[in-house]
Amino acid sequence: MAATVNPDLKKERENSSFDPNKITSFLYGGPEIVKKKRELESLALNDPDYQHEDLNFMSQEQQYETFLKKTLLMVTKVRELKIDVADRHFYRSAVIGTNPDPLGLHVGMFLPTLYGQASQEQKDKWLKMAENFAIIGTYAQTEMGHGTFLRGLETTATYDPTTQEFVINTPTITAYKWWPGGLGKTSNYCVLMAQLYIHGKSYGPHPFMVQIRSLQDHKPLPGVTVGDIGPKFGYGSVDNGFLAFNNVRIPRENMLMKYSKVEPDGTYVKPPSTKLAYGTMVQVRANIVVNSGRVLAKAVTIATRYSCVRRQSEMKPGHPEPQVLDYVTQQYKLFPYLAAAYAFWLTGQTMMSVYTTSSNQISKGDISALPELHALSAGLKALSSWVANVGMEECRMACGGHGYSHASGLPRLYANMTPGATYEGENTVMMLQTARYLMKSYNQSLQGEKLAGSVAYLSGVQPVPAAGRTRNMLDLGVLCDAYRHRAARLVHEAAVQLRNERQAGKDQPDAWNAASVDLVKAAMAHSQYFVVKNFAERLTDSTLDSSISDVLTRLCQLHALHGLVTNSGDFLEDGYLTGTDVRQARRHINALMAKLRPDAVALVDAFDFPDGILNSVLGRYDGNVYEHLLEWAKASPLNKTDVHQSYHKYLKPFLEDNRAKL
Ligand SMILES: CCC/C=C/C(=O)SCCNC(=O)CCNC(=O)[C@H](O)C(C)(C)COP(=O)([O-])OP(=O)([O-])OC[C@H]1O[C@@H](n2cnc3c(N)ncnc32)[C@H](O)[C@@H]1OP(=O)([O-])[O-]
Ligand SMILES: Cc1cc2nc3c(=O)[nH]c(=O)nc-3n(C[C@H](O)[C@H](O)[C@H](O)COP(=O)(O)OP(=O)(O)OC[C@H]3O[C@@H](n4cnc5c(N)ncnc54)[C@H](O)[C@@H]3O)c2cc1C
Repeated sequence: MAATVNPDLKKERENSSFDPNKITSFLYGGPEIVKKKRELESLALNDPDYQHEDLNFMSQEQQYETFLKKTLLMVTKVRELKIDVADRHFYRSAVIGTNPDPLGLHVGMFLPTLYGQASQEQKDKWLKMAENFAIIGTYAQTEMGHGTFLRGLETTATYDPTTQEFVINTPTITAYKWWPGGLGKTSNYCVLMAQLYIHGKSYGPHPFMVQIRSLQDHKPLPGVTVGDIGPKFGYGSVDNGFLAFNNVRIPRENMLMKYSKVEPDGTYVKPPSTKLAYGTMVQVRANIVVNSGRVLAKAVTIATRYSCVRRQSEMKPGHPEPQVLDYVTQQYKLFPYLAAAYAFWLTGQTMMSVYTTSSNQISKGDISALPELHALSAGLKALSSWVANVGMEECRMACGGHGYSHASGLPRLYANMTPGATYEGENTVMMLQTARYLMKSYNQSLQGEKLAGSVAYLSGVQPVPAAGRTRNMLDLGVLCDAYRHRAARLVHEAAVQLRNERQAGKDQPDAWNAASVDLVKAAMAHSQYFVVKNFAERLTDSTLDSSISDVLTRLCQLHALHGLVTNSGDFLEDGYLTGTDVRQARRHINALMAKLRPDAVALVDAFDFPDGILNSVLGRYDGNVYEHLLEWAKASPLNKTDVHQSYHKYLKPFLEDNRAKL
C-alpha cells in the first residue's frame, strides 16, 4: 500500500498561491473553531467503537440497525465527553457523515418544536425527558395524500370538553402520516400536526404531543398503527414511517400551547399569527441552505482531487496523458460548482444569522420579521438545494465511470441529499411562496411604501443604461447591479403578467397559476441576487487576509459571471446588458478558470473535510485512488469466496446441461 501522497496532488498543493488553512479559518469563523472542529472530528473518526462495514455492502435493515447503534452510542459519548452544545455538530458530522440517522428528526425537529411551540408548563413536563433521550420523538406532519398543502391535512384532533381530551383520528388511507424520519421503528413519541376541531368547527393544523409506543415494551399503543414505509432512493439508514390513529384520546394539555390555546371549556385562544405553528419548518429550511453549501463542497472536493489524479487521453501527440483537470471543459464542469459551494457556504451563514435574529425577536412577541424570514428562507432553501442537486450530479459524471461506483461516495451523497429539494417544502412551492412576498412587496412599493430587508431594492426602479456604454464585467459592483436589475425587472414582469391575467377575466387563483412560471423565475432571480450580493459583501470584510482575498474574489466573479452567462437571456432581454457584455463575460470566465486552475486543490482542501467524512475512494486526501479502489472492490460481499454459492445452485447445472447437449 502506498503511504505517500500521489505526486500529482503533491505538486498541486505545492503550487497553490495561498495557505488553505487561512480560508478554512475564514469559512469556519476563526482558528480556534477550526482547532476545536479538528479535535472533535479526530476523536470521532479514530474511535474504534464507531467502525463498521461499508454501508454500501449492507441491506436497508442492516443500515438502519448499524446507524441506530451508532447514533445511540454517539448520544452517550457526547454526554460522557461533555461536548459543548455549540460544538456537537462537528462531532456528530464525523460520526454519521452525510447519512441521515434514526435520531435526526428527534434532534432536528421534535426538540426544536418543543422549544418553539410548547408553553412553559409543557416544557417543564417534556423537555428534560426529550433532551436526555428518555423519550424519542419525530415530527409527523406529511400524510400519504398531502405533504405540500398543510391546510389539507386530514388527521383530526377533535376536542371533547366533557373529558377535556382530544380525540385523534385518521379518517382515510390518504390521512396516514407518511415519511416522518425515525417514525417507523425508533420513536415512541411524535409531534403530530392535525386539524383542530372544537364544537364541530375547524381551526386548521395545530401541533400535538402524542405518545405512540409503550415505554415498557415499545409496542404501538392501543389504536395506533405504525411501521416503516420501505426502501427509498436513499435514506437506507433511517426508518421513515407511516402512522394512523383510531380515535386515540390524549389530554387537553398535549396540544402545544405557546401560541394557540384551547381552554378546558373549549374556548379557542387565537395565536398572534397562524403561521407561527409552521416555525420549525422555517428553521429547518434555513439549515438546508447551510447543508446545501456543504454537500456541494464535498462533491467538488471529490471530483477536483480525482480530476488531478486521473490522467486520460493525449492532448499533444507523444506527450504524457494530462490530468483531466487540465481540460478546460472539465474545469467548466467543476469550477462553477466550486464557486457555488463557496457562495452557498457564505449564504448559509447569513441565512442562519438572519434566522437567529428574527426568531429571537419573534419569541419576544414581535412577529414583524416573520414574512421576510419565511420568504427569504423558502427561496434560498429552494435555490441552494436545486444547485446542490445539479452540482452533485455534474461532479459524479465528471468522474467518468468511477463516479458511478459507490466507491466514489457520490451516488450515496446524491441519494441522501437530493430530497432536500422535496422535503421541508417542495422547491417550486417554496419559490412560489417567495414570489407571493415579492408581489406583495412590489405592490407596496407602488403605493409609495419604503421597503426594507431583502426586498429594499424593489423600491427604486433602475433605468436601463444608455446604449454603447462599456462595462467592466469583472467589477463586482457592476455584476451586483446587473443581478439587481434582472431581479427587479423579473418581479415587475411577473406582476404585469399577473395583472394582465386578471384583466383578461381570470380570478386571482387562476391568474396566479397562469403566471406561475414567471413568478418562479422572479423568485429565483431575487434569490440569486441575494447570493451574489452576499458573496461580494463578505469580500469587503477589512479583516480578510489579503493573500486569500484575491482568490476568493475570483470565485465570486466566476459565480456571478457563470450565472449571468447561463441566464443571459434575462440580462439581454430589455437591453440592460449587451451582446458585447455577455461575450466579455464568457471570455472572463475562461480567464478566471485558468487563474483558478493552480489553486483548485487548495480551494477544496480549505473545506477541510477529513477522509473519514468524505467517505470517497476518489476524493482521498492522499490521492492514492487506484490501490484503494481495488481494495474496496475486494471487500464487496460478492468477493467473500472465489466461487459464489449461486454457481452451485444455478450456473453449474446450467453450464453442465448446455455442455451435455453439445
Ligand atoms: C431531514 C429532513 C426532514 C424533513 C422533514 C419534513 O419534510 S417535515 C414536513 C415539511 N413540510 C412542508 O414544508 C410543507 C410545505 N407547505 C407549507 O409550508 C404550507 O402549506 C405552504 C407555505 C405551502 C402554504 O401554507 P398556507 O396554505 O397555510 O399559506 P398560504 O399559501 O395560503 O399563505 C398565507 C400566508 O401565510 C404566509 N406563510 C406561509 N408559510 C409561512 C411561514 N412558515 N411563516 C410565515 N408566513 C408563512 C404566506 O406567505 C402568506 O402570507 P400573505 O401573502 O397572506 O401575507
Ligand atoms: C427523505 C424524506 C424525508 C421526509 N421527512 C419528513 C418528516 O420527517 N416529516 C414529515 O412530516 N414529512 C417528511 N417528508 C415529507 C416531505 O415534507 C414532503 O414530501 C414534501 O413536503 C413535499 O410534499 P409532497 O410529497 O406532498 O409533494 P407534492 O406536493 O405532491 O408534489 C408533487 C408535485 O406537485 C407540485 N405542486 C404541489 N403543489 C403545488 C402548488 N401549489 N403549486 C405548484 N406546484 C405544486 C410540486 O411542485 C411537485 O412537482 C419527507 C420526505 C422525504 C422525501
